[in-house]
Amino acid sequence: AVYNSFSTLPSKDYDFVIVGGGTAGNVVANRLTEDPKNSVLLRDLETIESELNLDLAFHVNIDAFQLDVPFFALDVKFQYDWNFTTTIQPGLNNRSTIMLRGFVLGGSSSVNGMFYTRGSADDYDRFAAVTKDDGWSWDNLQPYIAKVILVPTAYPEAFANSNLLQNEKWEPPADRHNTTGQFNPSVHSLTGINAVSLGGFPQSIDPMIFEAVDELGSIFRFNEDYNSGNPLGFSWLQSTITTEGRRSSSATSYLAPEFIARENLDVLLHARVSRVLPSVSKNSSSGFAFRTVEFAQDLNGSIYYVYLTSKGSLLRVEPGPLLKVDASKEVILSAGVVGSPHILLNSGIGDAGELSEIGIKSLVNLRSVGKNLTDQVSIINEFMANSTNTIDNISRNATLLNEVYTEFNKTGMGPLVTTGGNQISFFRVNESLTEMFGDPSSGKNSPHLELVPGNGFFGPPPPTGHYFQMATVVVSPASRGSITINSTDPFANPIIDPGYLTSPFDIAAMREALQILFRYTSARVWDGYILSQFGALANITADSSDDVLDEYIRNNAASPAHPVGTAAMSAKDADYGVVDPDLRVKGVEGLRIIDSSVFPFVTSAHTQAPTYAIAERAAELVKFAWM
Ligand SMILES: Cc1cc2nc3c(=O)[nH]c(=O)nc-3n(C[C@H](O)[C@H](O)[C@H](O)COP(=O)(O)OP(=O)(O)OC[C@H]3O[C@@H](n4cnc5c(N)ncnc54)[C@H](O)[C@@H]3O)c2cc1C
Repeated sequence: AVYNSFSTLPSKDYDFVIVGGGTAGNVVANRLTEDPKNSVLLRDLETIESELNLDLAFHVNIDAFQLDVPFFALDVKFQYDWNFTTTIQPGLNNRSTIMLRGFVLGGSSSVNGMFYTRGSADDYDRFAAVTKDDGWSWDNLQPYIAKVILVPTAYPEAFANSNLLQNEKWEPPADRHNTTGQFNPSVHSLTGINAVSLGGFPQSIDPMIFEAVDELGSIFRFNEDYNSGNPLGFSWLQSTITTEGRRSSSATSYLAPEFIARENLDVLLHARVSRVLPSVSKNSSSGFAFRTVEFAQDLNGSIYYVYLTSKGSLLRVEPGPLLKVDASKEVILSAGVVGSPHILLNSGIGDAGELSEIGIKSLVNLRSVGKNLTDQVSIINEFMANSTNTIDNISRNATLLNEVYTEFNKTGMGPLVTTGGNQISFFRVNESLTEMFGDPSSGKNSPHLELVPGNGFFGPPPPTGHYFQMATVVVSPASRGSITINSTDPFANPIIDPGYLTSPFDIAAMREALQILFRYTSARVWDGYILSQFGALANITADSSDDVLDEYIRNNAASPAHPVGTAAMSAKDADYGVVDPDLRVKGVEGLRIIDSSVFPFVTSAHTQAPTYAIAERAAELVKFAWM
């Protein structure tokens, strides 16, 4: 059941307390409560009601438009981390370098762009290599990847030879078009939790995208299914969108009504966790277990008591009491790439020197907490297009938007079931670059770069004109940032230094992405369609000097919101890392982390599918530990 306040929560003993009902947390809550013996308390920051408004796929664009924010921002509360835009990264001028996160049930899966990309087989094999745990390899993770998505009963014969456990939920696209040749059924599966489908509304540019690929050849090649472990080339995009054209988040799927109704699952909303509290342990090297969660029943932090003198002037302000809840077996932190390390640092788990400098008593000296923050970096490149059939029509015309919205509500179809583009593509940089800087990718079949076309302007379009856009993304970056704190107040904002473009490889790789963009848009099929480069893109060409390209890059670089790695897993005997390969916090008892913070490297793709897969395996590890 769902509770809005701790005071209404029934008094019972919980085996597990999960902090964060986001992408990973909901997977774990679902899987642990499959066993009626386990009782689980899942806590999160926001209301389930706001989640219910978020099931429209196209929502992302509409709300970005209405709210005038640089990235997908919906009618949920994001925490904007302004700190780092002012204190860090002075070389970057773009407001959208803000690192967005979804503070809502479903977490970032409730607010993300819904791209479903697993990354490459090499990505997971590198996880396995650095953790010395083959369980994280691509082959061994297949059952867990498959558990995430569902495949439609509409194509049973196509899936007859699927070599995966049938736990995925692949669904037909909203328009039920014939998808033969647009994906490889043998790498998907039929029965699972989270819906994934191909684009359910055709875009006028669809045929041109692949005509250009055929014409250009070489690195521009068709890849039937980028989720096969080998993502290089141009493919049809798969998204976490249902046949009804609705967002499939971890809240709508893993916490669907039949799961949230389980008697052994309690969900507490509006609970902001400040710390995990220690008790003595004889079984851990630090001498501590952390099975108590401290929290405030308020998104904004602790309740404050204001004391006034009899004359009404302010005497003092004191924080009110914080609440506590215990887990008899484990506390699982799933508060995401910022939240999980923030809670650890508040709790005295982190670099002992850095914590003592700000007056926090160090209980467990784990110097990697908050380090290794790895985000990708992206630029949206805009062109003017000779078309009247782009998404700009709906983005700027309220009457038309209402019409298609009505159509969507009636039929679950129409332009609102997609995010404005139906393809995705991945590339490696030229070898001269990896020879010069080293290769940050996970292997020869893994991309460094992603290019994503879109049939219209990204965000609010200019008042006139039609647009074609293509995002360029460095998906295997070498730059690293960090999450630190500078206050003993657990509700103070953490300091986020994403470190964008601090490695020379990343700038050079983005230059190369722009060169690939220029090559791609030079295909004959775009003659007469692409009219001109638009906005800042108009200032650069394929022949621009590195300095000119770098200025464009630094002025337009943005976060694609794929940060990972701040509580990274490492081998049991490694002297770095935050969690062991079973995702237990090193040196302590009773505390695990299950979310995107445990990735040791960013996967060479968008990060929700890998987060789901990791959470599925992690849930099994927890179950196994307490069998
Ligand atoms: C705007 C945006 C667009 C994106 N687009 C895509 C995309 O198209 N495709 C893709 O694959 N990936 C995308 N991503 C990334 C992907 O969604 C994330 O990598 C993934 O969802 C992270 O999952 P998580 O479980 O680690 O964290 P989250 O899903 O963010 O969950 C963390 C949860 O913890 C809660 N929480 C945090 N702190 C506390 C606290 N102190 N107390 C209690 N609760 C707390 C939050 O409310 C949240 O529910 C996008 C992300 C964003 C933000």
